[in-house]
Amino acid sequence: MTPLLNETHDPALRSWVASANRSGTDFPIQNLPFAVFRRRGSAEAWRGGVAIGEQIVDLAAVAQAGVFSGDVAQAAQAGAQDKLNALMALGQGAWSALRLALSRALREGSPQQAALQACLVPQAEAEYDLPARIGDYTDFYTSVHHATNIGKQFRPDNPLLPNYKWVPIGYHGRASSIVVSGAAFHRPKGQLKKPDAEAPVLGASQRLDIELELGVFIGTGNALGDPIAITEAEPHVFGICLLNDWSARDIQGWEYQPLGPFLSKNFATSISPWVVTLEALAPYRTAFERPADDPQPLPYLDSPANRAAGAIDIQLEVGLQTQAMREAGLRDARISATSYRHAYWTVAQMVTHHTVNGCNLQPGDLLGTGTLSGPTLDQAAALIELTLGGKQPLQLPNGESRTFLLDGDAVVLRGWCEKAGAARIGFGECWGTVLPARP
Ligand SMILES: O=C(O)/C=C/C(=O)CC(=O)CC(=O)O
Ligand SMILES: [Ca+2]
Ligand SMILES: [Mg+2]
Repeated sequence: MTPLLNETHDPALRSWVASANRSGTDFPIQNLPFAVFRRRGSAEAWRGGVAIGEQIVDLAAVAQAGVFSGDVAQAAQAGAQDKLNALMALGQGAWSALRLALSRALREGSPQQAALQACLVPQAEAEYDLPARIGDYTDFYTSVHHATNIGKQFRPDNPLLPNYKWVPIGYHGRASSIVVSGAAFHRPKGQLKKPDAEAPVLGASQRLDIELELGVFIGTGNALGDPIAITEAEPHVFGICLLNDWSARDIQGWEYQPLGPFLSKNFATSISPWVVTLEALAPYRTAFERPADDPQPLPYLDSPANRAAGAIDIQLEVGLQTQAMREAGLRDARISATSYRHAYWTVAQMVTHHTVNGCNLQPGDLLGTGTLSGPTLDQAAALIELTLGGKQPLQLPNGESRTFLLDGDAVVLRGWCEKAGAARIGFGECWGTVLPARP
Protein backbone atom coordinates (compact mmCIF):
# COMPACT_ATOMS: atom_id res chain seq x y z
CA MET A 1 0.00 0.00 0.00
CA THR A 2 2.99 2.34 -0.25
CA PRO A 3 1.61 5.26 -2.22
CA LEU A 4 3.70 5.21 -5.38
CA LEU A 5 3.78 8.33 -7.46
CA ASN A 6 3.29 7.88 -11.20
CA GLU A 7 3.09 10.10 -14.28
CA THR A 8 -0.42 11.33 -13.35
CA HIS A 9 1.05 13.17 -10.33
CA ASP A 10 3.64 15.19 -12.28
CA PRO A 11 3.03 18.82 -11.20
CA ALA A 12 4.24 20.01 -14.61
CA LEU A 13 1.31 18.41 -16.47
CA ARG A 14 -0.99 20.90 -18.20
CA SER A 15 -4.39 20.31 -19.75
CA TRP A 16 -5.92 21.66 -22.94
CA VAL A 17 -8.88 22.53 -20.69
CA ALA A 18 -7.60 26.02 -19.77
CA SER A 19 -9.49 26.30 -16.46
CA ALA A 20 -7.64 23.21 -15.18
CA ASN A 21 -4.33 25.11 -15.34
CA ARG A 22 -5.44 28.09 -13.23
CA SER A 23 -3.70 28.32 -9.90
CA GLY A 24 -6.08 27.64 -7.04
CA THR A 25 -8.37 25.31 -9.00
CA ASP A 26 -9.54 22.29 -7.01
CA PHE A 27 -9.56 20.18 -10.16
CA PRO A 28 -6.25 20.31 -12.03
CA ILE A 29 -5.32 17.42 -14.34
CA GLN A 30 -3.52 15.73 -11.41
CA ASN A 31 -6.82 15.27 -9.51
CA LEU A 32 -9.58 13.84 -11.76
CA PRO A 33 -12.24 13.08 -9.09
CA PHE A 34 -15.51 11.28 -9.85
CA ALA A 35 -19.15 12.38 -9.37
CA VAL A 36 -22.65 11.58 -10.66
CA PHE A 37 -24.26 14.48 -12.53
CA ARG A 38 -26.61 15.69 -15.24
CA ARG A 39 -27.46 19.10 -16.73
CA ARG A 40 -29.34 21.10 -14.09
CA GLY A 41 -33.10 21.02 -14.43
CA SER A 42 -32.95 18.58 -17.34
CA ALA A 43 -34.54 15.17 -17.62
CA GLU A 44 -31.22 13.70 -18.74
CA ALA A 45 -30.05 10.44 -17.23
CA TRP A 46 -27.70 10.70 -14.28
CA ARG A 47 -24.24 9.42 -15.17
CA GLY A 48 -20.69 9.45 -13.90
CA GLY A 49 -18.31 12.27 -14.69
CA VAL A 50 -14.76 13.34 -13.96
CA ALA A 51 -13.87 16.93 -12.98
CA ILE A 52 -11.29 18.83 -15.03
CA GLY A 53 -11.00 22.54 -14.20
CA GLU A 54 -14.48 24.02 -14.54
CA GLN A 55 -15.66 21.18 -16.80
CA ILE A 56 -16.91 17.61 -16.37
CA VAL A 57 -15.84 14.77 -18.63
CA ASP A 58 -19.14 12.98 -19.24
CA LEU A 59 -18.35 9.25 -18.97
CA ALA A 60 -21.56 8.28 -20.77
CA ALA A 61 -20.51 10.42 -23.73
CA VAL A 62 -16.98 8.99 -23.55
CA ALA A 63 -18.36 5.44 -23.58
CA GLN A 64 -20.77 6.19 -26.41
CA ALA A 65 -18.14 7.88 -28.55
CA GLY A 66 -15.76 4.95 -28.10
CA VAL A 67 -12.89 7.24 -27.09
CA PHE A 68 -11.08 4.40 -25.30
CA SER A 69 -10.65 0.68 -25.90
CA GLY A 70 -10.14 -2.49 -23.86
CA ASP A 71 -10.20 -2.30 -20.07
CA VAL A 72 -10.40 1.49 -20.08
CA ALA A 73 -13.50 1.39 -22.29
CA GLN A 74 -15.03 -1.12 -19.89
CA ALA A 75 -14.29 1.17 -16.93
CA ALA A 76 -15.78 4.18 -18.73
CA GLN A 77 -18.89 2.11 -19.54
CA ALA A 78 -19.25 1.16 -15.87
CA GLY A 79 -18.80 4.82 -14.90
CA ALA A 80 -21.54 5.82 -17.35
CA GLN A 81 -24.26 4.34 -15.13
CA ASP A 82 -26.45 6.38 -12.79
CA LYS A 83 -24.34 5.40 -9.78
CA LEU A 84 -20.62 4.61 -9.54
CA ASN A 85 -21.09 1.21 -7.83
CA ALA A 86 -20.30 -0.77 -10.98
CA LEU A 87 -17.09 1.17 -11.54
CA MET A 88 -16.21 0.80 -7.84
CA ALA A 89 -16.73 -2.96 -8.06
CA LEU A 90 -14.30 -3.27 -10.98
CA GLY A 91 -11.42 -2.62 -8.62
CA GLN A 92 -8.41 -0.42 -8.23
CA GLY A 93 -6.78 -1.56 -11.47
CA ALA A 94 -9.78 -0.33 -13.45
CA TRP A 95 -10.11 3.05 -11.66
CA SER A 96 -6.42 3.62 -12.03
CA ALA A 97 -6.39 2.70 -15.73
CA LEU A 98 -9.31 5.04 -16.44
CA ARG A 99 -7.62 7.84 -14.50
CA LEU A 100 -4.37 7.34 -16.44
CA ALA A 101 -6.18 7.28 -19.79
CA LEU A 102 -8.07 10.48 -18.92
CA SER A 103 -4.87 12.13 -17.69
CA ARG A 104 -3.19 11.39 -21.02
CA ALA A 105 -6.22 12.37 -23.13
CA LEU A 106 -6.66 15.68 -21.28
CA ARG A 107 -3.00 16.75 -21.59
CA GLU A 108 -1.93 19.54 -23.88
CA GLY A 109 -1.11 18.08 -27.27
CA SER A 110 -3.19 14.92 -26.84
CA PRO A 111 -4.45 13.44 -30.12
CA GLN A 112 -7.71 12.66 -28.26
CA GLN A 113 -8.49 16.33 -27.59
CA ALA A 114 -11.17 16.65 -30.26
CA ALA A 115 -12.92 13.43 -29.21
CA LEU A 116 -12.95 14.40 -25.52
CA GLN A 117 -13.83 18.04 -26.15
CA ALA A 118 -17.22 16.81 -27.37
CA CYS A 119 -17.74 15.02 -24.02
CA LEU A 120 -17.37 18.08 -21.75
CA VAL A 121 -20.22 19.59 -19.73
CA PRO A 122 -19.56 22.85 -17.79
CA GLN A 123 -19.84 22.40 -14.01
CA ALA A 124 -21.81 25.67 -13.97
CA GLU A 125 -24.61 23.86 -15.84
CA ALA A 126 -24.56 20.67 -13.75
CA GLU A 127 -26.48 19.28 -10.81
CA TYR A 128 -25.29 16.32 -8.78
CA ASP A 129 -26.69 13.16 -7.27
CA LEU A 130 -25.15 10.88 -4.65
CA PRO A 131 -22.10 9.25 -6.24
CA ALA A 132 -23.08 5.75 -5.17
CA ARG A 133 -25.93 3.62 -3.96
CA ILE A 134 -24.77 3.54 -0.34
CA GLY A 135 -25.77 0.19 1.12
CA ASP A 136 -24.31 0.80 4.56
CA TYR A 137 -22.84 3.77 6.34
CA THR A 138 -20.59 3.52 9.41
CA ASP A 139 -19.34 6.58 11.27
CA PHE A 140 -16.04 6.32 13.12
CA TYR A 141 -14.62 8.53 15.89
CA THR A 142 -11.00 8.94 14.81
CA SER A 143 -10.10 12.32 16.29
CA VAL A 144 -8.80 11.92 19.82
CA HIS A 145 -9.20 15.68 20.22
CA HIS A 146 -12.91 15.54 19.36
CA ALA A 147 -13.38 12.46 21.53
CA THR A 148 -11.74 14.26 24.46
CA ASN A 149 -13.56 17.58 23.98
CA ILE A 150 -17.03 16.12 23.47
CA GLY A 151 -16.42 13.46 26.11
CA LYS A 152 -15.83 16.27 28.66
CA GLN A 153 -19.33 17.52 27.92
CA PHE A 154 -21.18 14.22 27.82
CA ARG A 155 -19.07 12.48 30.51
CA PRO A 156 -17.26 15.09 32.62
CA ASP A 157 -15.80 12.48 34.99
CA ASN A 158 -14.64 10.17 32.25
CA PRO A 159 -14.13 12.07 28.98
CA LEU A 160 -11.91 9.67 27.04
CA LEU A 161 -13.09 6.12 27.61
CA PRO A 162 -10.30 3.58 28.21
CA ASN A 163 -10.94 1.69 24.96
CA TYR A 164 -10.35 4.78 22.77
CA LYS A 165 -6.64 4.27 22.17
CA TRP A 166 -7.08 0.57 21.35
CA VAL A 167 -10.24 0.27 19.23
CA PRO A 168 -11.20 2.45 16.26
CA ILE A 169 -14.65 3.23 17.72
CA GLY A 170 -17.59 3.52 15.35
CA TYR A 171 -21.35 3.19 15.18
CA HIS A 172 -23.63 2.03 12.41
CA GLY A 173 -25.19 5.09 10.81
CA ARG A 174 -28.10 5.24 8.45
CA ALA A 175 -27.58 5.36 4.67
CA SER A 176 -31.10 6.43 3.67
CA SER A 177 -30.71 10.01 4.91
CA ILE A 178 -27.37 10.75 3.26
CA VAL A 179 -27.89 13.68 0.88
CA VAL A 180 -25.68 15.41 -1.64
CA SER A 181 -24.28 18.91 -1.20
CA GLY A 182 -26.87 21.64 -1.69
CA ALA A 183 -29.74 19.81 -0.03
CA ALA A 184 -31.70 21.61 2.68
CA PHE A 185 -33.23 19.67 5.57
CA HIS A 186 -35.70 20.39 8.34
CA ARG A 187 -34.52 20.92 11.88
CA PRO A 188 -35.18 17.57 13.53
CA LYS A 189 -37.63 16.96 16.31
CA GLY A 190 -37.01 14.46 19.03
CA GLN A 191 -37.10 13.76 22.73
CA LEU A 192 -35.49 16.57 24.68
CA LYS A 193 -34.88 16.55 28.39
CA LYS A 194 -33.54 19.55 30.29
CA PRO A 195 -31.10 18.48 33.02
CA ASP A 196 -33.47 19.58 35.80
CA ALA A 197 -36.70 18.44 34.10
CA GLU A 198 -38.42 15.34 35.39
CA ALA A 199 -39.50 14.03 32.00
CA PRO A 200 -38.59 14.61 28.37
CA VAL A 201 -40.79 16.43 25.85
CA LEU A 202 -41.05 16.06 22.08
CA GLY A 203 -39.74 19.20 20.44
CA ALA A 204 -37.49 20.73 17.79
CA SER A 205 -33.79 20.46 18.56
CA GLN A 206 -32.33 23.68 20.01
CA ARG A 207 -28.74 22.44 19.85
CA LEU A 208 -28.32 21.64 16.17
CA ASP A 209 -24.66 21.12 15.29
CA ILE A 210 -22.32 20.19 12.48
CA GLU A 211 -19.53 17.63 12.31
CA LEU A 212 -16.75 18.22 9.79
CA GLU A 213 -15.70 14.78 8.58
CA LEU A 214 -14.40 12.98 5.53
CA GLY A 215 -16.33 10.15 3.89
CA VAL A 216 -14.44 7.09 2.65
CA PHE A 217 -16.11 5.23 -0.23
CA ILE A 218 -15.43 1.50 -0.40
CA GLY A 219 -14.66 0.31 -3.92
CA THR A 220 -14.28 -3.45 -3.78
CA GLY A 221 -15.71 -5.26 -0.79
CA ASN A 222 -14.84 -8.49 0.97
CA ALA A 223 -16.72 -11.74 1.28
CA LEU A 224 -18.64 -12.29 4.51
CA GLY A 225 -16.30 -13.97 6.97
CA ASP A 226 -13.16 -12.85 5.15
CA PRO A 227 -11.33 -10.00 6.95
CA ILE A 228 -9.23 -7.45 5.07
CA ALA A 229 -5.63 -7.37 6.33
CA ILE A 230 -4.14 -3.94 6.92
CA THR A 231 -1.59 -4.53 4.16
CA GLU A 232 -4.50 -5.12 1.74
CA ALA A 233 -6.85 -2.40 2.98
CA GLU A 234 -6.16 0.63 0.80
CA PRO A 235 -6.81 -1.00 -2.59
CA HIS A 236 -10.39 -1.53 -1.35
CA VAL A 237 -10.91 2.25 -1.05
CA PHE A 238 -12.33 4.04 -4.08
CA GLY A 239 -11.90 7.56 -2.74
CA ILE A 240 -12.71 10.28 -0.25
CA CYS A 241 -15.35 13.02 -0.08
CA LEU A 242 -16.37 15.73 2.39
CA LEU A 243 -19.04 14.74 4.93
CA ASN A 244 -21.13 16.77 7.38
CA ASP A 245 -22.70 14.61 10.08
CA TRP A 246 -25.40 17.05 11.25
CA SER A 247 -26.03 16.31 14.91
CA ALA A 248 -28.77 17.32 17.37
CA ARG A 249 -26.85 17.53 20.64
CA ASP A 250 -29.91 17.78 22.89
CA ILE A 251 -31.51 14.67 21.36
CA GLN A 252 -28.11 12.95 21.53
CA GLY A 253 -27.51 13.72 25.21
CA TRP A 254 -30.77 12.02 26.20
CA GLU A 255 -30.77 9.04 23.84
CA TYR A 256 -27.17 7.91 23.42
CA GLN A 257 -26.70 5.65 26.43
CA PRO A 258 -26.17 2.72 26.22
CA LEU A 259 -26.27 2.05 22.47
CA GLY A 260 -24.81 5.25 20.99
CA PRO A 261 -26.16 7.88 18.58
CA PHE A 262 -29.49 7.13 16.90
CA LEU A 263 -32.07 9.77 15.92
CA SER A 264 -29.72 12.61 16.90
CA LYS A 265 -27.67 11.90 13.80
CA ASN A 266 -29.73 10.07 11.20
CA PHE A 267 -32.01 12.91 10.02
CA ALA A 268 -29.44 14.14 7.48
CA THR A 269 -25.81 13.61 6.54
CA SER A 270 -24.45 15.73 3.69
CA ILE A 271 -21.62 14.67 1.37
CA SER A 272 -19.79 16.48 -1.41
CA PRO A 273 -20.53 15.29 -4.95
CA TRP A 274 -16.87 14.81 -5.87
CA VAL A 275 -14.98 11.72 -4.73
CA VAL A 276 -11.20 12.17 -4.83
CA THR A 277 -9.31 8.94 -5.44
CA LEU A 278 -6.66 7.72 -3.01
CA GLU A 279 -4.32 7.68 -5.99
CA ALA A 280 -4.74 11.43 -6.50
CA LEU A 281 -3.95 11.98 -2.80
CA ALA A 282 -0.69 9.98 -2.91
CA PRO A 283 1.61 13.06 -2.85
CA TYR A 284 0.01 14.15 0.42
CA ARG A 285 0.56 11.01 2.44
CA THR A 286 2.45 11.55 5.68
CA ALA A 287 3.69 9.52 8.60
CA PHE A 288 1.11 8.22 11.05
CA GLU A 289 2.52 8.80 14.50
CA ARG A 290 1.34 7.99 17.98
CA PRO A 291 2.65 9.88 21.00
CA ALA A 292 5.37 7.65 22.47
CA ASP A 293 3.53 7.06 25.75
CA ASP A 294 0.28 6.02 24.03
CA PRO A 295 -0.36 2.33 23.34
CA GLN A 296 0.82 1.34 19.89
CA PRO A 297 -1.84 -0.29 17.65
CA LEU A 298 -2.36 -4.03 18.01
CA PRO A 299 -0.51 -5.98 15.30
CA TYR A 300 -3.62 -6.40 13.10
CA LEU A 301 -3.91 -2.58 12.97
CA ASP A 302 -0.23 -1.96 12.34
CA SER A 303 2.00 -2.17 9.29
CA PRO A 304 5.23 -0.47 8.18
CA ALA A 305 3.39 1.25 5.33
CA ASN A 306 0.64 2.49 7.64
CA ARG A 307 3.25 3.94 9.97
CA ALA A 308 5.27 5.50 7.14
CA ALA A 309 2.40 7.04 5.18
CA GLY A 310 -0.96 6.14 6.71
CA ALA A 311 -2.00 9.75 7.38
CA ILE A 312 -3.11 12.22 4.69
CA ASP A 313 -2.58 15.97 4.97
CA ILE A 314 -5.97 17.17 3.77
CA GLN A 315 -6.66 20.76 4.84
CA LEU A 316 -10.24 21.29 5.93
CA GLU A 317 -12.38 24.28 6.77
CA VAL A 318 -15.94 25.07 7.80
CA GLY A 319 -17.82 28.19 6.68
CA LEU A 320 -21.10 29.48 8.09
CA GLN A 321 -23.45 31.72 6.12
CA THR A 322 -26.48 32.93 8.05
CA GLN A 323 -29.66 33.94 6.27
CA ALA A 324 -28.85 37.61 7.00
CA MET A 325 -25.38 37.21 5.47
CA ARG A 326 -26.90 35.57 2.40
CA GLU A 327 -29.48 38.34 2.00
CA ALA A 328 -26.74 40.98 2.32
CA GLY A 329 -24.71 39.22 -0.38
CA LEU A 330 -21.97 38.24 2.10
CA ARG A 331 -20.05 35.02 1.65
CA ASP A 332 -19.71 32.44 4.40
CA ALA A 333 -17.43 33.19 7.37
CA ARG A 334 -14.78 30.66 8.29
CA ILE A 335 -15.40 29.21 11.75
CA SER A 336 -12.86 26.39 11.83
CA ALA A 337 -9.77 25.14 9.99
CA THR A 338 -7.94 21.88 10.57
CA SER A 339 -6.26 18.94 8.79
CA TYR A 340 -7.02 15.27 8.44
CA ARG A 341 -3.41 14.51 9.40
CA HIS A 342 -4.34 14.82 13.11
CA ALA A 343 -6.56 11.72 13.03
CA TYR A 344 -5.76 9.01 15.59
CA TRP A 345 -6.72 6.14 13.25
CA THR A 346 -6.05 5.88 9.50
CA VAL A 347 -8.25 4.92 6.55
CA ALA A 348 -6.56 1.50 6.38
CA GLN A 349 -7.14 0.92 10.10
CA MET A 350 -10.85 1.76 9.74
CA VAL A 351 -11.26 -0.72 6.87
CA THR A 352 -9.31 -3.47 8.61
CA HIS A 353 -11.01 -3.02 11.97
CA HIS A 354 -14.47 -2.97 10.33
CA THR A 355 -13.83 -6.38 8.78
CA VAL A 356 -11.74 -8.08 11.52
CA ASN A 357 -14.81 -9.98 12.74
CA GLY A 358 -15.71 -11.05 9.21
CA CYS A 359 -18.17 -8.22 8.54
CA ASN A 360 -18.39 -7.65 4.81
CA LEU A 361 -18.02 -4.27 3.13
CA GLN A 362 -19.60 -3.76 -0.28
CA PRO A 363 -18.98 -1.44 -3.25
CA GLY A 364 -20.45 1.96 -2.41
CA ASP A 365 -20.41 1.54 1.36
CA LEU A 366 -19.46 4.73 3.15
CA LEU A 367 -17.24 5.13 6.22
CA GLY A 368 -17.23 8.47 8.03
CA THR A 369 -13.91 9.35 9.66
CA GLY A 370 -15.67 11.00 12.60
CA THR A 371 -15.40 14.66 13.51
CA LEU A 372 -11.90 15.79 12.55
CA SER A 373 -11.06 18.24 15.32
CA GLY A 374 -7.40 19.17 15.55
CA PRO A 375 -5.45 19.83 18.74
CA THR A 376 -6.42 23.49 19.31
CA LEU A 377 -9.81 25.11 19.89
CA ASP A 378 -9.83 26.95 16.53
CA GLN A 379 -9.33 23.55 14.87
CA ALA A 380 -12.43 22.09 16.51
CA ALA A 381 -14.78 20.58 13.94
CA ALA A 382 -18.15 20.91 15.71
CA LEU A 383 -19.98 23.86 17.28
CA ILE A 384 -20.31 22.07 20.61
CA GLU A 385 -16.52 22.27 20.88
CA LEU A 386 -16.03 25.69 19.24
CA THR A 387 -18.57 27.31 21.61
CA LEU A 388 -17.63 25.30 24.73
CA GLY A 389 -20.98 23.57 24.83
CA GLY A 390 -22.94 26.68 23.79
CA LYS A 391 -21.46 28.84 26.57
CA GLN A 392 -19.18 30.98 24.39
CA PRO A 393 -20.88 32.23 21.20
CA LEU A 394 -18.93 32.61 17.97
CA GLN A 395 -18.87 36.21 16.73
CA LEU A 396 -19.54 36.51 13.01
CA PRO A 397 -18.13 39.36 10.87
CA ASN A 398 -21.57 40.92 10.25
CA GLY A 399 -22.21 41.36 13.99
CA GLU A 400 -24.31 38.23 14.45
CA SER A 401 -23.27 35.46 16.79
CA ARG A 402 -24.01 31.76 17.05
CA THR A 403 -23.80 28.96 19.52
CA PHE A 404 -25.79 26.27 17.69
CA LEU A 405 -27.38 26.61 14.23
CA LEU A 406 -30.46 28.74 13.61
CA ASP A 407 -33.01 28.25 10.84
CA GLY A 408 -31.74 29.60 7.53
CA ASP A 409 -28.09 28.96 8.39
CA ALA A 410 -26.07 27.33 5.63
CA VAL A 411 -22.82 25.48 6.37
CA VAL A 412 -20.11 24.74 3.83
CA LEU A 413 -17.20 22.32 4.20
CA ARG A 414 -14.12 22.72 2.01
CA GLY A 415 -11.08 20.48 1.66
CA TRP A 416 -7.87 20.61 -0.32
CA CYS A 417 -4.26 19.46 -0.34
CA GLU A 418 -1.50 21.90 -1.17
CA LYS A 419 2.29 22.03 -0.88
CA ALA A 420 5.36 23.05 -2.86
CA GLY A 421 6.32 20.58 -5.58
CA ALA A 422 2.87 19.00 -6.01
CA ALA A 423 -0.37 20.03 -7.69
CA ARG A 424 -3.21 21.27 -5.49
CA ILE A 425 -5.84 18.53 -5.07
CA GLY A 426 -9.25 19.89 -4.06
CA PHE A 427 -12.51 18.33 -2.91
CA GLY A 428 -14.85 21.15 -3.94
CA GLU A 429 -17.54 22.09 -1.43
CA CYS A 430 -20.22 20.43 0.65
CA TRP A 431 -23.20 22.72 1.43
CA GLY A 432 -26.32 22.19 3.51
CA THR A 433 -29.03 24.55 4.76
CA VAL A 434 -31.20 24.32 7.88
CA LEU A 435 -34.96 24.74 7.31
CA PRO A 436 -37.39 25.34 10.17
CA ALA A 437 -38.74 22.27 11.96
CA ARG A 438 -41.97 20.95 10.49
CA PRO A 439 -45.02 22.10 12.50
O1 LIG B 1 -18.69 10.76 22.68
C1 LIG B 1 -19.89 10.69 22.41
O2 LIG B 1 -20.71 10.17 23.17
C2 LIG B 1 -20.41 11.22 21.12
C3 LIG B 1 -19.64 11.49 20.07
C4 LIG B 1 -20.17 12.08 18.84
O3 LIG B 1 -21.24 12.68 18.75
C5 LIG B 1 -19.33 12.00 17.66
C6 LIG B 1 -19.70 11.04 16.57
O4 LIG B 1 -20.70 11.04 15.86
C7 LIG B 1 -18.49 10.40 16.05
C8 LIG B 1 -17.62 11.45 15.44
O5 LIG B 1 -18.11 12.17 14.55
O6 LIG B 1 -16.44 11.56 15.80
CA1 LIG C 1 -20.03 11.93 13.42
MG1 LIG D 1 -25.76 13.34 11.07
